[in-house]
Amino acid sequence: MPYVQETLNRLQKSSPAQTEFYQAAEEVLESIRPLLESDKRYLDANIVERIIEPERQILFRVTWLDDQGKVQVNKGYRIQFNSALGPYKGGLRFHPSVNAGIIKFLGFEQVFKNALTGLSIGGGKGGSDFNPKGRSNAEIMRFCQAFMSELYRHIGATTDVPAGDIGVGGREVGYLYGQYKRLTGNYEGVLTGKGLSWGGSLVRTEATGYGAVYFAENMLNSVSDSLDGKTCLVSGAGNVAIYTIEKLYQVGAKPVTCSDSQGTIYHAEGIDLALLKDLKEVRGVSLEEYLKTHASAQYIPVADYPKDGHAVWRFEAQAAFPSATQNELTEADAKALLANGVICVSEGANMPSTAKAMDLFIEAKIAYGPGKAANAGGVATSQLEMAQNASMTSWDFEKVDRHLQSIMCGIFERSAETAKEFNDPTNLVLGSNIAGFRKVADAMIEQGAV
Ligand SMILES: NC(=O)C1=CN([C@@H]2O[C@H](COP(=O)(O)OP(=O)(O)OC[C@H]3O[C@@H](n4cnc5c(N)ncnc54)[C@H](O)[C@@H]3O)[C@@H](O)[C@H]2O)C=CC1
Ligand SMILES: O=C(O)CCC(=O)C(=O)O
Repeated sequence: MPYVQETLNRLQKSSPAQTEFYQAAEEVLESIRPLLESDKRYLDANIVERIIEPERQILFRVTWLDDQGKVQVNKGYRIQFNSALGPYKGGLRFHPSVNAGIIKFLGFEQVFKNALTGLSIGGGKGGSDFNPKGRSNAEIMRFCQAFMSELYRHIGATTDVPAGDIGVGGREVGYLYGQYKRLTGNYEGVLTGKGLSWGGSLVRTEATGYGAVYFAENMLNSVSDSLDGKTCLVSGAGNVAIYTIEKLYQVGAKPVTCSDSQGTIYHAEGIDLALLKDLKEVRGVSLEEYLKTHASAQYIPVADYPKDGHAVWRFEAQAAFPSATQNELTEADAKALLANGVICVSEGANMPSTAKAMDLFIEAKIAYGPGKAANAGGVATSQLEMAQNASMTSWDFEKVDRHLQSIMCGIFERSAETAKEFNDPTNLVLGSNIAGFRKVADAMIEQGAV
């Protein structure tokens, strides 16, 4: 269909140098070909051209004072991508690699992910090129306050509800919320991932990692298998990785790796979760410190990674959980995983596999859960937080966890049924992209040319 290529060409002209966004857009556009061919309403209403264009992109300057009293400047972003299904919803990322293309790809993914949850949430994303590494607590607070001093005018409990992502956890959400409240006087559910005593929901911290494991269990159960007794590779050492590892132990699996931006740990006996939490959630130090407690573990610094990929994917295992960042799993990594016995990949991170790695997983017909399906547990639990805020109640852990499990099961079933409908039953990339697209597109058609 020339339409897909023409759309991509136009995109590259109108939004230059946004590599990750082209990658995400191409994947979705290729997947929805069979839908566009079978149902002409989407082309007639020009949905493809509308859905790849954000409704609004906000770019702002963030000026703040460091501990030496020096004025620092960063870029701030919020992309309000699509509100056909509900208020814009999606996290904020603080990382030096952030640019307009990264935020746009994340916002684009978020639109389909949020649709897949079956909940009434639109898609958005934001962040900054601010690097929190090495910054004091006071600097983090001043940065968050400066960031919110601009962002507050664009968000609200029923318009746009940000949350965390890389570099933004409970502490940052607290500082952002405090500043929003100071500026507006409103005590409302304008952010999710809040502290439990001021509107947060139980399970939100664990939700993305737990959800990625629930999604893997759904995929494996559908072929009469499970994670019980399986050796698993996990990348990352942040929020998603830690709670993926926690849930893997709870379902009887053995996670043997984790990684940060400086290196990878391999521990054949299983990752010491209490130690990992202490290193990363409490002390914020390098993973290399893991060796001080477990001399038998292996630490591979980035300098020793294979030239064509990542050390974390080069060990024997049956399941893999990419949980750090985009494009962290290359074609060569995918080949190594398949050769080493991996039959299940569940993506906790957003777009962690390159396009060629994805193709290999699809061709191999393994249980492959793409990020927009497998990591939707985080945003889904954010919506549960919004529901609790709106009704001024709070649910216990079991109730939120039950909802999360049922939402992940629903996402799996929706993606698998759609894949079957389009005659490619094991292809959850196709299934999730079409199911997400169709839900948003139908709402857009019903709402007219807006
Ligand atoms: N936190 C959430 O609820 C959700 C997060 N995600 C995705 O999960 C992934 C991880 O996010 P979080 O765990 O929340 O962040 P985090 O900030 O808690 O941890 C990020 C981890 O990834 C590693 N990392 C980040 N950039 C890296 C790079 N360029 N190279 C190597 N390692 C790198 C960090 O060292 C850290 O271990 C991201 O792709 C994020 O978009 C997806 C859905 C929801
Ligand atoms: O909880 C949220 O609203 C955002 C989660 C997120 O950023 C993501 O799903 O990538």
